[in-house]
Amino acid sequence: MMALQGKVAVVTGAAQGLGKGFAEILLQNGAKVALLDINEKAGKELETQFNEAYGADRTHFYPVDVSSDQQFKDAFQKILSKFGQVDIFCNNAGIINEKQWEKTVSINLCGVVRGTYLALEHMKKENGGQGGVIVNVASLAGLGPLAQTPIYTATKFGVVGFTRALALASEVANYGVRINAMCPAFVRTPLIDSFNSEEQIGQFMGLADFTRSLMEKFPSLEVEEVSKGLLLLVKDDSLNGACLAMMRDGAGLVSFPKEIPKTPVAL
Ligand SMILES: NC(=O)c1ccc[n+]([C@@H]2O[C@H](COP(=O)([O-])OP(=O)(O)OC[C@H]3O[C@@H](n4cnc5c(N)ncnc54)[C@H](O)[C@@H]3O)[C@@H](O)[C@H]2O)c1
Ligand SMILES: CCCCC/C=C\C=C\[C@H](O)C/C=C\C/C=C\CCCC(=O)O
Repeated sequence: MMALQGKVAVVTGAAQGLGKGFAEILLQNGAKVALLDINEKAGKELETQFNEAYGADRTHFYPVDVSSDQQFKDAFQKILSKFGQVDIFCNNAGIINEKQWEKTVSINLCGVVRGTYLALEHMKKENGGQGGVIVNVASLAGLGPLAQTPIYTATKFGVVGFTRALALASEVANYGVRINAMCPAFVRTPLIDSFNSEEQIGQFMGLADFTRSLMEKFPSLEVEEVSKGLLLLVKDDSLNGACLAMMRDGAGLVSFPKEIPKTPVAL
């Protein structure tokens, strides 16, 4: 089990919702945490709140839009200057916007790739790094489709595929870095109101009742429950390439078939 005392963590999309919960559970377990978010006001307020609650200089906020390569790189350098190292990197920032779908891809999938590659370059043993762990936040919609959000679904499938492929690369090439994904069902955060928003859902607004029935099948989780899942993926040294599915009736590591299950067809 990885002990978090003295470790340095980075969490993107940390100003509210799941990211805030992830940052807090890492602080409670002894890590220092760099908070990254596009929302400067909420991020700075959270930095003050966390430093009061967990000790001066345990947290620092960095304004970053994860769709910007430059902002991400600059912040990473500043984090290294302040904290000296990065051991844990959680790519959590994400949005739902089916109308501005290229923006959604740039944040939800490209943002995860940007964060992961920055962290990997620093952590990789072949570069003189000390190893570490990366956790990418996907969704249950990264394992099965959410009809109202085809683009969101595509980005989350992308996050799961990227995480699994890179975890395998890490194992084969011995990077010394573990890379895991989280796939929670609906969680009670501000994001959950998206299905009522024409601005975000556009042409798929008419499917809101379908989403509501899915929400009855998968009742909402609380941020605190999902945060325990993050801690598991960070601490358990045996987990690499793991996808943790989380639902109200329980959490579990997803098994992927070694062979593609298929029904034969005549061609
Ligand atoms: N809430 C859910 O039901 C749920 C379920 C499964 C997975 N997720 C995933 O969890 C992650 C967090 O979602 P949440 O529910 O906490 O959402 P949220 O909207 O409550 O919080 C998202 C945070 O990300 C920040 N953010 C948005 N765009 C950004 C950008 N370009 N750069 C940096 N920060 C940015 C926001 O300012 C906000 O603080 C997302 O990846 C989401 O897809 C959420
Ligand atoms: C516009 C609809 C969005 C409303 C909900 C808001 C945010 C939720 C985001 C989550 O990432 C979605 C989580 C779970 C999706 C649930 C089921 C997907 C299907 C899974 C399956 O069939 O196995």
